[in-house]
Amino acid sequence: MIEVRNVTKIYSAKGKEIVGVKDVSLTVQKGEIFGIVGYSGAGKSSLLRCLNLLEKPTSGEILIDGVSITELDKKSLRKERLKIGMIFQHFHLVSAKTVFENVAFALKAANKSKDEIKQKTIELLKLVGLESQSEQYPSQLSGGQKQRVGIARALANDPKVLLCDEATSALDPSTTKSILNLLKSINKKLGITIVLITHEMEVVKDICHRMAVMQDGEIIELGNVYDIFAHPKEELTKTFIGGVLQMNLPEQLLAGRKGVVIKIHFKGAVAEEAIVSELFQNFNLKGNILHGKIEYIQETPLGIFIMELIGDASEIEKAISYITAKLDSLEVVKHAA
Ligand SMILES: Nc1ncnc2c1ncn2[C@@H]1O[C@H](COP(=O)(O)OP(=O)(O)OP(=O)(O)O)[C@@H](O)[C@H]1O
Repeated sequence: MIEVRNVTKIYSAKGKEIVGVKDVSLTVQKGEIFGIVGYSGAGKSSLLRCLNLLEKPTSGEILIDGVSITELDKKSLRKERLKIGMIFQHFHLVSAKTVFENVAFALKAANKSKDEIKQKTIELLKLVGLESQSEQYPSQLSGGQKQRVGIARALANDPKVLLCDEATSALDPSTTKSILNLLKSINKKLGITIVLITHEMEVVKDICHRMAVMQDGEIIELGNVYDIFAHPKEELTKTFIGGVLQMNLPEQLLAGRKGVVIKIHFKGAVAEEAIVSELFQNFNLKGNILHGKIEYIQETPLGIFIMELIGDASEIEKAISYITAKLDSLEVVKHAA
């Protein structure tokens, strides 16, 4: 659906060159929700804005549905751009226009008849749950409602792709949830491909199928969201995930431990099995559970347990081999003192 081939974006500012995006290649599949996460300055906005040529890449190619948009003349690009909707952190609504007019305006730009515009605008406002606010002005709306208008407007020309630029960063947690649910249902109902950028891993965890982590203009990790949460490879990814799953114990809790402290991840259905109790039945060990939780990522459970195993070194070793054979992720956090 979207193919990014070796895209680099270099800005020139005050005679200096600043690299926004550095040789990025990725493919976003049709119908998926793809998240790009990274700290401020990582290059997320630059990359997202290259996808609809709001920023022209310095080099590289972008294909949408097989069409190389980096090659198009202005007129063809305008037509192709209708396939790509975009929503923004600060909504970008026209304050002098009503909710209805803000959405209808996007349709006028596509040369539709008056009746078509009216019918389509009502349909879009229904889709985002704002039918009864159609005559209000942006200043009379909450942040979440403003973003709903932004979403309706972005969907006006039946785009195949929706780009979301920090779409929930200005919203409180419960409004964020409701907007994410709306994006999820739009993705399911309309089959629209969504690419979102965010600095909040929680957003990626909640709605994305696949994700990329950006740092210094480059993609440093890319894959299925569940797999990355279960086995992050890069330190930065681990930091992002740690902030959401709280998987690390405070040092002072570890300091006084006499046994071996292990951290295990249970993936999928295994997360629901009673592995921990099996462990104490099968081995002559005592143990303390220091931390445990099950997170659901894309409705699939991911269990995280941190335990202290106390007993003979050989028995602990056997227990660790037993768990390793059953699960694919075990980390020894601290050996016996
Ligand atoms: N118009 C511009 N002119 C010059 N430099 C720019 C411009 N836009 C972005 N940059 C620089 O490019 C780099 C990447 O910025 P970008 O905004 O893409 O990152 P980001 O990950 O989206 O961060 P943020 O969330 O803060 O926007 C930064 O060093 C930034 O200063």
